[in-house]
Amino acid sequence: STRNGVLPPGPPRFPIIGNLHQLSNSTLHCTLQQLSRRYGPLVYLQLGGVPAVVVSSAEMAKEILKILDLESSGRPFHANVYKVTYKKSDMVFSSYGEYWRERRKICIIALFCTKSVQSFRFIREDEISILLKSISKFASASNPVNLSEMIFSTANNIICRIAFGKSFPHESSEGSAFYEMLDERHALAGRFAFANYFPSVGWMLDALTGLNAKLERDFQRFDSFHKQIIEDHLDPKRTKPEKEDIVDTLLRMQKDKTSTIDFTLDTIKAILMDILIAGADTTTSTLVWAMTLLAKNPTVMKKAQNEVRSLIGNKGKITEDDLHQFHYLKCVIKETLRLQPPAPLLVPRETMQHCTIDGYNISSKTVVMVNAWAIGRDPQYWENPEEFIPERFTKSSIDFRGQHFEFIPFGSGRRICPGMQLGVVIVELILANLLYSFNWELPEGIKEEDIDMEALFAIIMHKKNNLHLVATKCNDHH
Ligand code: HEM
Repeated sequence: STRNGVLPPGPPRFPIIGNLHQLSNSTLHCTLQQLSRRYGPLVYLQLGGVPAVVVSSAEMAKEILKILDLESSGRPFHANVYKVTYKKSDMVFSSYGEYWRERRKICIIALFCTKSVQSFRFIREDEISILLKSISKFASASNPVNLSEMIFSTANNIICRIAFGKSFPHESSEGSAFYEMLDERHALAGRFAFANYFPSVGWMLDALTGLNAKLERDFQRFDSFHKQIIEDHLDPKRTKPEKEDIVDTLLRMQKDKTSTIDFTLDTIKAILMDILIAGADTTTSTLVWAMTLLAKNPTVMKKAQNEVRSLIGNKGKITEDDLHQFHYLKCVIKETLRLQPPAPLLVPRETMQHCTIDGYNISSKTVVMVNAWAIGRDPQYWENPEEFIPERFTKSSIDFRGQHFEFIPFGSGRRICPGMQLGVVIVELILANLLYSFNWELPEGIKEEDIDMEALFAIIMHKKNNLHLVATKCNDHH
């Protein structure tokens, strides 16, 4: 190509720090969108000592995630998760290769394949009944419900029961330690780490700021949490539940030597940690944004409620058999994932060898960030992109399975989210039930436009402020 040897365009760089000063951590996806407006769909950034490119168009995303999928299937070093993943012994942050392939295969059998997803159905339906009961209590007292908290608990209960065979209710002492551990992990995921950008000396600075000590404590907490769970499962006196949980499955696979690779207890702990964080945070984020957008758009809320209510009538509750009929609800979820993808920059990738994109030179070990959030709001592909209009999906064949690069909330290619099916069924079932069972109103004195959309980004993008809505029981069918 005529551009041979040239780096992609990007903002001017300072010595040593390069472009680091331009990155605000809490809204990185917005900052990067602005850079792409100025410099184009492929932007080069020098992040301290680490080269990075930002991809912000469907065409470039296809180039990276499809044509150069293999070359860019690595994951960069990430100090914030390095310890807690037992030095990348997990799946999300694992380097590409035989180890990753084996872990992914094991998890697909244990959790992600259709058969396994279905086998945990009773847990989801059970936890949703509990959620609806607790909302009912608020509804009869007309107190606003903290939906962010309620949804997060339900998502965690579902994932924990699937993974560990038990949940950690907020009210218990075990539960408060559990949520404290998760809060600390969230805070640490978003912390600036010098080691990410200055591979040789950064860790010294992180020691000085106290970050390393915090990461060590976080690691110790997760380690003893998982150690206890594994010990409980290995106890011969434990009464086995009817349905094997993921810990049981992984321990069995380890014993049977199902896997050809080294599969230690640390690998199991790292995988459990992935499932917990990747499973509960993404589904919570999607559901909270969906309810926020619906509360801000009451006509859409009404239409989605009419759909579920007219199809379910007075059956009392929605089960997973009902979900396939809710076409409009599915569009609401797609539209939420377009505007507020839980992982707005996917999970960063890293090139494993030198490659050329659009004639530009990309060296080995370059971090690749795909701005799925910006692509989902690009007027080149979407009409009125900033507006919440689920109807745009009703007559369109665009879906999120990684083939339509203007809409990639689950990523695409080798590293595409393996939890898509599980995540979608959790989101659909909870949202359908919330809309079926209750009418949702704004707390007194609050107007639609007062509900803020402020986001907090740290790989996962949560709504920053909790969403409070008033639930009233829908009397049509109770
Ligand atoms: C709405 C729900 C979800 C969304 C939007 C989502 C999104 C994503 C994205 C964007 C990636 C990175 C893909 C890439 O690098 O190209 C990913 C990876 C991953 N997700 Fe999800 N996810 C969701 C639910 C789940 C659930 C429920 C689980 C597990 C219980 C899960 C487990 C994982 C794992 C293990 C990976 C790493 C795959 C790998 O690196 O090979 N996800 N997810």
